[in-house]
Amino acid sequence: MARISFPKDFVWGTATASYQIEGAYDEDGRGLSIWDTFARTPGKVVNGDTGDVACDSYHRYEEDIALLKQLGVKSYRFSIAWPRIFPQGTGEVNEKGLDYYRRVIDGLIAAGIEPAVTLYHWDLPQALQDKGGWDNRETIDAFLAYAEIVFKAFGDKVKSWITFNETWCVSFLSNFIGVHAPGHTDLQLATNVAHHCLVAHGRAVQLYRSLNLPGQIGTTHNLSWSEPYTTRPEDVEAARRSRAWGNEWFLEPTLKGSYPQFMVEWFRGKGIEVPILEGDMETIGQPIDFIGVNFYTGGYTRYKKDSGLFDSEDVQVGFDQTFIGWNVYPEALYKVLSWLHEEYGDIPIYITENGACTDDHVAEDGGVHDAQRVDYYRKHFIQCQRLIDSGVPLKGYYAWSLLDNFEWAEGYAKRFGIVHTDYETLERTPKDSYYFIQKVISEGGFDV
Ligand SMILES: OC[C@H]1NNC[C@@H](O)[C@@H]1O
Repeated sequence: MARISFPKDFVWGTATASYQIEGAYDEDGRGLSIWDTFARTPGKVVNGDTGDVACDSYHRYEEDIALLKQLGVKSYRFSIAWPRIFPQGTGEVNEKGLDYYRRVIDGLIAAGIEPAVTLYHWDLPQALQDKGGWDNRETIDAFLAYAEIVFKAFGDKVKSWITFNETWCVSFLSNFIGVHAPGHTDLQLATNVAHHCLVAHGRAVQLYRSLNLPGQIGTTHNLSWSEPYTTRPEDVEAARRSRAWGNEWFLEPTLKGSYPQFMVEWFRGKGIEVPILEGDMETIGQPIDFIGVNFYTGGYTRYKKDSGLFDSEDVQVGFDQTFIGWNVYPEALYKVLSWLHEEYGDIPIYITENGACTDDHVAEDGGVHDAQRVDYYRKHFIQCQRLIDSGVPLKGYYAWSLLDNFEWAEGYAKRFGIVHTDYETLERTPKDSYYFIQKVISEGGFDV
């Protein structure tokens, strides 16, 4: 029997996001976000679901904190909704919005749980989108004004800040592939959005440093792992391009202050240019205290002429898949974080999201027996220990998600929570995966 064990100071947590759990979309002065608009657009979200109510965490946050305390986590990652702070994106601050997050932060600290705050987890104020959104460089200044208000309001109590969640999703998934808000399908626009979000990240880091606050700041990118299906050079290169779109395109500017040249050339060949202004790359490459990595899946990619953006296609080989159709490939977590460490050095890494979508329901005995999710976590925890043992500076792990919640274009049809949410009664029911993680945390590991 082998033992998987974690350092005593390893930070265990869970993660959520404002639009996905809060509800109260029009309460206490909250302004509309692009997701309120997008979810109301027919055909964009499964079953026409919206975040109007979600998990009602705006009113039930104390229940959530009690679940976190019982779980035994050291930290809770959640996001602040910009439209609660600036309903119109800029201008007058909504004090009731600040009051809500003050209640959440104070409640977490009283429960002995460190708040880790994401500034931007996709709910851009609609009023800013009406002026071009992230394609408009002026949105960067609006973001800085928002960041300054929340840094000053909570910077003495919140010691971990994440500027953006998954800039690839904010830019390419939402403005080129188009399945997330605001739903554009324009590659140059998406490239502009990606760049402006990266500049906004760097400016927020500079602002945070200037305020001399007692905490750490980083950002979170969603990394995946596309491996070449064969050793043929064309497959190797196709997989490299596919991987780089999500990985190097964001990590290299953030951690080295430059875009990966081979990808700049590839996009230039398609008539796409990055709207870099003087000083942008130095701003983006501001030193940060940690890098957050969201990881879910990986797979194989091969060359296919004139297919997609990168003359590539994914190859569906014999992976088990979760209910959302993503491969279960735990070793890819080891591979991608080992690569990140080799490529970018000893920057501390937090897995800021990892988890599985399974088709859950409350059983006759009142429990939720999500065996596939328990198995997913078990296998990914084993990779976390491999990483730590191999010298990768993996400092913590946040399970996505605490609660079943609004899964964007999939609405409530897809569940990632370790706690089941009944969307009629809003009752929370811990799943078997919750009790598995609770045990791992309390015992510092598990036997395999
Ligand atoms: O798809 C699962 C999660 N992925 N990362 C961003 C989160 O908001 C999603 O719910």
